[in-house]
Amino acid sequence: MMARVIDGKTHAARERAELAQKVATFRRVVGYAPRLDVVLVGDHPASAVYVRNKEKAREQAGMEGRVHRLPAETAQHELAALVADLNHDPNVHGILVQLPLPAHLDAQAILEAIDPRKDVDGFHPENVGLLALGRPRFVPCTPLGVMRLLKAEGIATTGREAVVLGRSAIVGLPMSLLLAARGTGDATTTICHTATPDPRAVARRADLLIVAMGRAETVDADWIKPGAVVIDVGIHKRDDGRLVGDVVFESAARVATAITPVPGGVGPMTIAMLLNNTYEAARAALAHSGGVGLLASLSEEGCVST
Ligand SMILES: NC(=O)C1=CN([C@@H]2O[C@H](COP(=O)(O)OP(=O)(O)OC[C@H]3O[C@@H](n4cnc5c(N)ncnc54)[C@H](OP(=O)(O)O)[C@@H]3O)[C@@H](O)[C@H]2O)C=CC1
Ligand SMILES: Nc1nc(=O)c2c([nH]1)NC[C@@H]1CN(c3ccc(C(=O)N[C@@H](CCC(=O)O)C(=O)O)cc3)C=[N+]21
Ligand SMILES: [Mg+2]
Repeated sequence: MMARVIDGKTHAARERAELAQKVATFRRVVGYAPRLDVVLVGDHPASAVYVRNKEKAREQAGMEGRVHRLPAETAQHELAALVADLNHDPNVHGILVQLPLPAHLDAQAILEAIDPRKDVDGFHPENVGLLALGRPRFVPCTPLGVMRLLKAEGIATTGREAVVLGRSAIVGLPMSLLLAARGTGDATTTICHTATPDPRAVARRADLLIVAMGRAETVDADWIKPGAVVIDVGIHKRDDGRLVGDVVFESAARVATAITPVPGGVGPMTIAMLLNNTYEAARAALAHSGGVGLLASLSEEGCVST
């Protein structure tokens, strides 16, 4: 039996269509649209592709935004000055500084300089802390997209064994927090990393295996308990130009019950969640600036938080 292939592209398109409706209502009622500004430093080839995808999706959702393209040799203080400008611009609701940054820049310092109420990536320590405490504000887009995908597919996590391969701040760590969180994942959650002696043996315990190691086509059928659900977060361009994940898809699909493909799995959901977070940032900014009446009108028109 071959695994069911989870169609992230279709789920993401549905998410974005629902969001476009809410954005249209927001624009009509409030008089402007949510705005996401993206900062791209240098010319990392994959980043250029992702930023273009984000732009397309943002425009389709009817949202405002700019891409700020800075040369690779931009100095720390120049980047920090741009972030400060965006922090202070009331028309900007969401800020995303595309990673990785060139090596001479201190990425952590830049992420900490972003106003946490505009941090739609959810990477600021304040937002990480809120998530860890079970009081999430902005949740990192990739793990949030995975949770949405599981929900949309009717895949339950409560009381099940989840294993996350990877502990990065972008994917593995927030993914683990969500899976373990009371009322959210409620899964028994294990994290593997490079100090795990035998990650394959741990992975084989999983009912739900989330793979975010950044190692192309590494996880094959031997890592998977028969009947498990496999979510492949990895994305790599092979020498022949094909996009692949961290999972050997054909092999894994023979033992899993459900699996995400690359491309067309987690990636499109990441972008949809980024736009959702930006909408929520604009809504929260409105509430913060005393637009209570406008918020009530939005709610009456069905624009409730998701
Ligand atoms: N589809 C999407 O939307 C997104 C996809 N990605 C992709 O997901 C992948 C992971 O990204 P990211 O988290 O940023 O990557 P990182 O390289 O930052 O983190 C990789 C993690 O995997 C762990 N790891 C590496 N090798 C092994 C191994 N053999 N066994 C166990 N653990 C291992 C590392 O451990 P240690 O901590 O010990 O180093 C680290 O925690 C990449 O391919 C990336 O391109 C990323 C973001 C979004
Ligand atoms: N500040 C910041 N926030 C991020 O969220 C962030 C980042 N930096 N740096 C890089 C990673 C990676 N990431 C992806 C987003 C979309 C796809 C995506 O759209 N993937 C499509 C196809 C991509 C393609 O055609 O190459 C798919 O999987 O089907 C992939 C990866 C966000 N990241
Ligand atoms: Mg990365």
